[in-house]
Amino acid sequence: MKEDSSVSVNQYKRRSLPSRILIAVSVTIGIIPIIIVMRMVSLLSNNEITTKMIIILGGIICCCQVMKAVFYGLSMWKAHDFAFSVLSEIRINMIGHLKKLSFSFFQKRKIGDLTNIINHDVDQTELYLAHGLPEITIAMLIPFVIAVSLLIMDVRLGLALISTVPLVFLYQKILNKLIAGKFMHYAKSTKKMSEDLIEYIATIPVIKAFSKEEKRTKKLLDGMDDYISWVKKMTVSISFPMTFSTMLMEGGLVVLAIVGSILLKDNKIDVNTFVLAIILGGIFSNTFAKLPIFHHMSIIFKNALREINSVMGVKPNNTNEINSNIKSGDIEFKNVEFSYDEDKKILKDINLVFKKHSINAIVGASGSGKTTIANLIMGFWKPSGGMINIDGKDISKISEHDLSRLVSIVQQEAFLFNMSIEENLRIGKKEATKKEIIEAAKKAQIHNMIMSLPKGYNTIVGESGAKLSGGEKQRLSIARMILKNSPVIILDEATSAIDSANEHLIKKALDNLGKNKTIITIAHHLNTVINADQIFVMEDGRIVGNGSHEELLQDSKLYKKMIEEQACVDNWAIKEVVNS
Ligand SMILES: Nc1ncnc2c1ncn2[C@@H]1O[C@H](COP(=O)(O)OP(=O)(O)OP(=O)(O)O)[C@@H](O)[C@H]1O
Repeated sequence: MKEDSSVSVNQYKRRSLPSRILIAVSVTIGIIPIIIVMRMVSLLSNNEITTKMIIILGGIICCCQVMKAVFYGLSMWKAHDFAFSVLSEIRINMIGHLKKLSFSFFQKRKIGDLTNIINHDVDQTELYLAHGLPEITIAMLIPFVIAVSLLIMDVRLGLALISTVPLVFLYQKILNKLIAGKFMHYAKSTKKMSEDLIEYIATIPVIKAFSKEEKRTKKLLDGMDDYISWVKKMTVSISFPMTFSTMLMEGGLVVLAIVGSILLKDNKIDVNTFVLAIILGGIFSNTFAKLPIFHHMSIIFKNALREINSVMGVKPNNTNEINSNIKSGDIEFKNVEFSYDEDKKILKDINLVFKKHSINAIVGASGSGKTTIANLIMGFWKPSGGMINIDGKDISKISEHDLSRLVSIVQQEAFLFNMSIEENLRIGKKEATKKEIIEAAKKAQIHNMIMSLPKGYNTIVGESGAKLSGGEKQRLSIARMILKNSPVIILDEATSAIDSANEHLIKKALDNLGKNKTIITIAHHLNTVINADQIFVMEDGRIVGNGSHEELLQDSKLYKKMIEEQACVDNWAIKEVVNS
């Protein structure tokens, strides 16, 4: 299986060959009328042309113009067709690739950064492939054809025209280095600005809630001001060297005019040759002078590809083969160590077994590592030491697909897509019938609430489930899990307070998850874990006790203390209700 999905400039240049050949034909045909017109002028001045010849030559010019336009049109069509298929190809491949990347990748890369690559950078490739590449072909080919024609016509005039070309290329090479550095800076600040904007929009509710809007808006606008003033400075520092470069490119025409005039004065060429050379030289310089602009486009294109490859070049996390024989069984942690980053160890020498079909709970202070254990079972992260086995098989050898079939998780923040309730539930089981969906919703204690909505199961939930309460979202995600029916279930209890009616419904929903399941609850409310077969007590990344509720009350001081604290909180909550 190919792991590196990077894209390369050459791969696209090769595929754009048909459109570049068509444009080359168009350009070559376009030169013919100029030569014919010059020949006609020469014949006219010598009185050697007949009306019939004028009509024939005029006809040839018309045909050439039509053919030039047809080939140009075909080339543009091919170039756009190719560019847009590349555009969607890159986006589809990127989305497919992103799906395979590990959770840690998404922790390191910001959403704004990835959105910017998929939208802006991929669009830049279209701009270059549909417009840049054909124009570059024209800007290279026309000067080349003209230089060769002039060299054949009169070698002295040809050499005069191309005399400044080596100088131009040398100067351009130096200039490119200068621009490339500045351009990298420009690309980075454009990217940062767009990331900041996306983050700003995404966090507006938080900003408003904490009355920080003025401060944050000012910070964002200051960032934009910095960017604009930097771009202005950059434009000035690049404009002058670019103007000089254009002057050098047009220098050939000046040399040609001087050499041509001397040769004309000494009667070494005739007036017609001189005029033709000047006209061709003008076209040569005009076209050649456009090269820096297109070169700039190619820098943007290469930069866009670099950004795309910063995603496509990342190796997928888990490329194991799908294996339909993978079975559920005991989940065993053997000397597991884990760090999110190198400085801090989060899990230290974890040894535990979640027995098949048992009900387990993990308790401990906030930050002790409970959710991290769930993340490792889900394969979101890999242990930095030790091993995790399911039914004796190392989970790093189990494919993502198989692991997701075995394990389901209901997270603290239940995520719902901005589509209908039915479609959200169907994510649990694609082929589920309406009856199965309703059955699952009933078990999850959410059916009545859905039916009370005017559009029932067809109600569109807002982005990230914004139109539903926290408890309703959790019950929907439990219904989704009931449909998925995987043998291992992880419940990351919501830390935030849920009203008692909702808590009661969620508890009932969880009781309906079904028998023969291995359940692991990451408990924030200790009264929900009392009936668990096994409770693991965590402290600072270690398991410091395990057993049933009664056993732990006897053996674990920490657990006893936590239970007492919970009782205090519950009493306090009851008093609050009574007093209100
Ligand atoms: N993505 C991450 N990157 C870096 N550190 C992280 C990340 N996620 C969690 N941590 C750190 O790892 C430690 C354990 O976090 P974890 O979420 O597992 O604790 P927890 O016991 O589930 O906490 P809570 O009860 O508050 O949910 C904490 O110190 C936390 O700051």
